[in-house]
Amino acid sequence: MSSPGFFARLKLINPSQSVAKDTDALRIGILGAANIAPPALIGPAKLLRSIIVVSVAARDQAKAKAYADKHGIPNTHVSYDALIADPEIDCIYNPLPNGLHYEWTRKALQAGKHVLLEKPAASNEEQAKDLVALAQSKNLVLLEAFHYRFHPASLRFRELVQSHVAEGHAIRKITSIMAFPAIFGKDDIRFNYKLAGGIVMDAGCYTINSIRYFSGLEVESVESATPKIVSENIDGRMEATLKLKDSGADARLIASLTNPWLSVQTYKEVLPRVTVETDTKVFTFGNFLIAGIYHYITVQDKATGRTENLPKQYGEGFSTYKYQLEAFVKAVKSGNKKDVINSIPGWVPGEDSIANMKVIDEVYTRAGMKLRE
Ligand SMILES: NC(=O)C1=CN([C@@H]2O[C@H](COP(=O)(O)OP(=O)(O)OC[C@H]3O[C@@H](n4cnc5c(N)ncnc54)[C@H](OP(=O)(O)O)[C@@H]3O)[C@@H](O)[C@H]2O)C=CC1
Ligand SMILES: O=C1OC[C@@H](O)[C@H](O)[C@H]1O
Repeated sequence: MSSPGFFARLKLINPSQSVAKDTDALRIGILGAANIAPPALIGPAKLLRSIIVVSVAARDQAKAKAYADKHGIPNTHVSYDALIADPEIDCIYNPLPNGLHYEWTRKALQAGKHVLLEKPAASNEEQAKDLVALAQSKNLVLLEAFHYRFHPASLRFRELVQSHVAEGHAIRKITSIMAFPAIFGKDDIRFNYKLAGGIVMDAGCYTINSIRYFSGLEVESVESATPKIVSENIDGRMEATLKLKDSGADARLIASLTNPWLSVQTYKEVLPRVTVETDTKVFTFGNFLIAGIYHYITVQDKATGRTENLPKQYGEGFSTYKYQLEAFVKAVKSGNKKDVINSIPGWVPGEDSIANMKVIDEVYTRAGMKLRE
């Protein structure tokens, strides 16, 4: 079966029509009229029979109503607390600013709701540990939304790298780049320390996660961290080098939301990508972040210099977010069963969220910056 073309794939991010819903479909509510919710949840939910977006709460109810009307959400709640307290709601999607992830996810878990939580999981490692422990103690699903991991192209890339490693080729170097120009204004949540902003929290959390996910290795130490400070305690760009455990492998990350427009640097860095180098090969995954729209995977043979461009893996043309939502629904429907969850390719276990936050904290510490609170 051939995959849908580029424009069909774009349309699948947020289709205009919804499929019919199962009578036992999960009922999910959104905290905040966030910009990310249409591509990350509302659109994908239209493609699945097993989940309905039933409500949104915003700090201003008129805003919630306008958002609900625009996106075909049947209900609104007067506050985040009211949404969480609603016994008709099974799951909460938390796309609030980073600094509110901990507080509201904690409240949702306390109220017995499963949570799909935007990245990064919390403001720091300590908070992530607390959330993971709480979810475990209540037998609830808590998924940090590293959507890129669930796409068939990501799974293929990981499998390529890992099977090469299993043949005895150790990873020497892995680089992850997610560096954009100033697409958000300086008042954006991403540049607000009180809301746990900063580039390592934003694009940086993906670079760290992708280094750990594709290499299958944990971080031993942060060797260097060079920030571009844009305001007090806020990094607009970060370059860091890491040492990976049990391998001696080096890792490098570049994260930015402040690259100059129209510069060579911007051109070189604008497509998020991961490169993994072993003794014999160099594997590259271009646009790993939103592979459903466009991506490439190449394998270079270091001895001959020959580069093979592998077939693209668009599957049925769905977005990374749709595969993520399917995984979340499966986990919740299983009753948070460990054997089911462990069998979901790309799943982000609680320990993974904690480990990622730990590296974020360590990058900030190495850069001489304050941890987020
Ligand atoms: N997975 C992905 O691909 C992406 C994930 N994200 C993550 O999603 C989260 C939200 O990002 P994004 O949708 O771009 O953000 P937005 O600014 O669009 O939305 C954040 C929401 O937070 C609410 N909010 C509550 N308190 C505050 C406050 N003090 N200041 C500002 N907003 C507040 C607002 O809700 P209200 O309507 O109640 O006013 C607002 O709608 C972040 O954690 C980010 O990292 C972002 C982009 C992509
Ligand atoms: O996917 C993303 O791309 C842009 C970022 O600023 C955003 O927060 C991130 O999640």
